[in-house]
Amino acid sequence: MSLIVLLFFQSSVLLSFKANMFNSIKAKVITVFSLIMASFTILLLCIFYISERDQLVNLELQKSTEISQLHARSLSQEFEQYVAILKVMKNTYDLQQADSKTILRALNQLLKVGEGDFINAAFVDQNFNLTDISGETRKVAHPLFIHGDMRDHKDYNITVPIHASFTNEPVIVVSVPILNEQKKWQGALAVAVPLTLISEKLSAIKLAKESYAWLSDANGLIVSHPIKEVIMSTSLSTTEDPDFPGFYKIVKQTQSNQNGYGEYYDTKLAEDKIVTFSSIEVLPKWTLFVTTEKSEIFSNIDELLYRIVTISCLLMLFYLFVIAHLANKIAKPISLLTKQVKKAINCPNNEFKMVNAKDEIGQLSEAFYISFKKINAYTSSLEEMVSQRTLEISTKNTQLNEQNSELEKLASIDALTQLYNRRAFMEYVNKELSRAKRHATPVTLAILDIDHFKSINDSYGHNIGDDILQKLAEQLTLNIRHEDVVSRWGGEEFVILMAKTTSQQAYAHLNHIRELISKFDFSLNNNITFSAGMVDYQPGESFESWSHRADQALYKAKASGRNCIVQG
Ligand SMILES: Nc1nc2c(ncn2[C@@H]2O[C@H](COP(=O)(O)OP(=O)(O)OP(=O)(O)O)[C@@H](O)[C@H]2O)c(=O)[nH]1
Repeated sequence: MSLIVLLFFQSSVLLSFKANMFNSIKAKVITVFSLIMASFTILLLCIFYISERDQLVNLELQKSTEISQLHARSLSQEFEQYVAILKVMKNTYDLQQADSKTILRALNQLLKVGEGDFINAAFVDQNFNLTDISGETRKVAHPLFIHGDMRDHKDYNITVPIHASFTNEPVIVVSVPILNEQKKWQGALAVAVPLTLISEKLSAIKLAKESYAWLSDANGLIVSHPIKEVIMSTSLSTTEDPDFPGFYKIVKQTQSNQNGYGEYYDTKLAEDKIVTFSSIEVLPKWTLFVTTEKSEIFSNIDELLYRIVTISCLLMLFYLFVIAHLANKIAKPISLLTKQVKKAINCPNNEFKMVNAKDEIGQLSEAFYISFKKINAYTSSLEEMVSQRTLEISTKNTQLNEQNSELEKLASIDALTQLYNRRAFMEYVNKELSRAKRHATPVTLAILDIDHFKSINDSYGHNIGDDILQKLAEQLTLNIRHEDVVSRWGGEEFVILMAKTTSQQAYAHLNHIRELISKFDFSLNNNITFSAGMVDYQPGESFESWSHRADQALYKAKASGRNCIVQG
């Protein structure tokens, strides 16, 4: 039973393992402590049970043996009483003179049994004539109880079981001899005790509910037994009987010991039996046996076991309750602390609430409180710093973007004339050329050069020269078409790219500009003119070749007197 309880606990633990119940301290504490306490309780109670059981077994067997002994003595006393009564009767009456019927009636009264009862008194004369209480006389056919030594020298005699002369039922005869003054045998006074009467008395002897007592005589013959068939018909054997294995050992014990006990197995009833035995003093070598079912003798032990198991279970339940309570006490503040920490992490604005505990959990909670406070302070200063830095970065970015666009502008715009510089112009040319190739549209390139600009510089100064360059750039920008691009090519040279324009169309337009410039008031004494060379783009040619051709055209324009445009 204890083993079952232990197995139950262990299987619960294994299931708990399987079901991942060990994720909480509470479950761990409960399981570990329950196991320890259960094992400890079971171990203690097992030790207690083993030591108590042996003691209890010995006590039970001792008690059973003593009870058998007591009954054997009681039986002896009963027979001694018969002898004493017979002796009193013998001494009270003059047996040779008195009427035998009167004596026998008196004797029966003393024996406290009436006429026709089991115990019968009888008178035997020296001629072996036996007279019973009814007055009937008959010759004793087998005068066993008045033979030999028993007749002359013993003051009483108890026979082995014999069949009564009158009733023919098995009896034991208790007799005292009647002697004359010369100590010669004159007869005997006897009582016949039926074996059925002894059996009846023995039936009162019970060690347990199912136990029964029985007797064997000096020859090992069963003379009293609850089963009538075995009386006077069965003898005890000192060899192994397959029906009752182990019984012969008890029989052997009876030959050397006055009292004792032993065990055997009743194959017919399929029961283990305990037999206690005790010899009866007055009936030499007669033995009183008491047979009991072993389970009955050990019922107290079983009761002890049940009590131990009940106590074990109650104790374990109690431990479980105490451990669960303790585990709850330990785990509750931890769970609370965990909840508070999670709350503080998820909602940093909420203040961390300390767990009200004076133990290590309380200290841990305080440490968390301080940590969160510092973290919160640090976080807000960090946030402030970050927003300040973000603002600074965004200002810097704006400045940088402005500077970048300025730089970009500087990189692509000529500082003096505010026209595209050569690099920016080249980007535009590449795009335009690829578009022109894709759509097979005409493109014209014109290179303009101010005439005699050196002499202007020389005459008016370099600043005036710059001013003229600026004004010319301004006029070119104003007069070219929206889709055309003008750029300062270098020094006093300008280029114009005219998309989707043939050289004829371009010529007309550029010539118009030339005329405008030649008439434009540059606030100088003389007018400013320019010469230009222009060429349309030949499919497949490089820019270098294209611009070279334009240069050649310009050269021709210069050569042909300036202030003119030459198509290459
Ligand atoms: N003021 C000013 N002069 C410049 C600038 N770039 C180039 N020049 C001048 O332009 C003049 C160009 O002279 P030349 O190449 O000899 O040509 P030109 O005098 O214009 O004569 P032709 O081109 O043959 O008509 C030089 O004196 C340069 O110093 C500039 O940015 N500003």
